Amino acid sequence: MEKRQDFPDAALTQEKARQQIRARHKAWRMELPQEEVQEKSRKICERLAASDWYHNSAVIYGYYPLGAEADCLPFLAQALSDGKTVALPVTSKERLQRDCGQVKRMQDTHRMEFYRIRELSRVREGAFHVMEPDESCKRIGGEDAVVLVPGLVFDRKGNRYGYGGGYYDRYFARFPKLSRMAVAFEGQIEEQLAVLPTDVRMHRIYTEEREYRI
Ligand SMILES: Nc1nc2c(c(=O)[nH]1)N(C=O)[C@@H](CNc1ccc(C(=O)N[C@@H](CCC(=O)O)C(=O)O)cc1)CN2
Ligand SMILES: Nc1ncnc2c1ncn2[C@@H]1O[C@H](COP(=O)(O)OP(=O)(O)OP(=O)(O)O)[C@@H](O)[C@H]1O
Repeated sequence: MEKRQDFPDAALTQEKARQQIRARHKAWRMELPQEEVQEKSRKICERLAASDWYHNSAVIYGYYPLGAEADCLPFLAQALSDGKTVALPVTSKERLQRDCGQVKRMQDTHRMEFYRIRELSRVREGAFHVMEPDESCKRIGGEDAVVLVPGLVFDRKGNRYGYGGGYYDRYFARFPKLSRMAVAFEGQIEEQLAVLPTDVRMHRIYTEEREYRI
């Protein structure tokens, strides 16, 4: 009898711990001065461009930074000028329903798709106040690509907590062969995070100080 109650309690405790860690990291990031965000981001962009995979990667899925997330836009601009295909995520429900059809499976309720963008100015505000590729941009996906992954906190094993929507975990479950490159500030790295069975690990983490190979 007691054993049965163990499980939901443990799950609840873990969920609370996740929420606390998320809250602490959101607060930490909000305190970062804008100049520090830009300086650290510049170093991260340089590291990404100097990485062993950059030269051989034709397709890069980035993200449009939100709040005090590491700003990867200078790197994406370089990728575009180097002739690479660049894409950004869309989570706006109406857009995805129009482009991909009605939601059929549970998995589709937190759906994310990537849209190719030819100039970084072709964006408009979408879901969660994130800038998304505008109507001139077409959906792509599933091919060989490197994905730059934003997040609130990561650990040295490549585990990640985002905003809690499960968008990236679901996307990586659909396309497990994509290269998963986390982009974060050093202050977003924790020693160890408790994970859910659905959490997908990163292959590398890029910070202003170093590259973590998992
Ligand atoms: N830059 C970026 N783009 C992204 C994500 C992300 O984490 N970062 N996503 C990852 O899944 C998807 C969008 N999902 C999101 C889900 C929830 C919130 C959210 O709760 N945001 C906070 C405020 C954020 C801030 O200003 O710092 C909020 O609305 O309270 C944001 C994005 C796709 N695009
Ligand atoms: N492949 C999946 N199929 C079904 N549910 C999933 C899948 N991946 C994640 N989830 C569920 O989504 C919810 C949110 O997941 P989680 O807390 O890991 O989000 P996150 O990684 O912080 O969010 P995001 O990727 O949007 O930044 C959890 O309840 C999780 O079980």
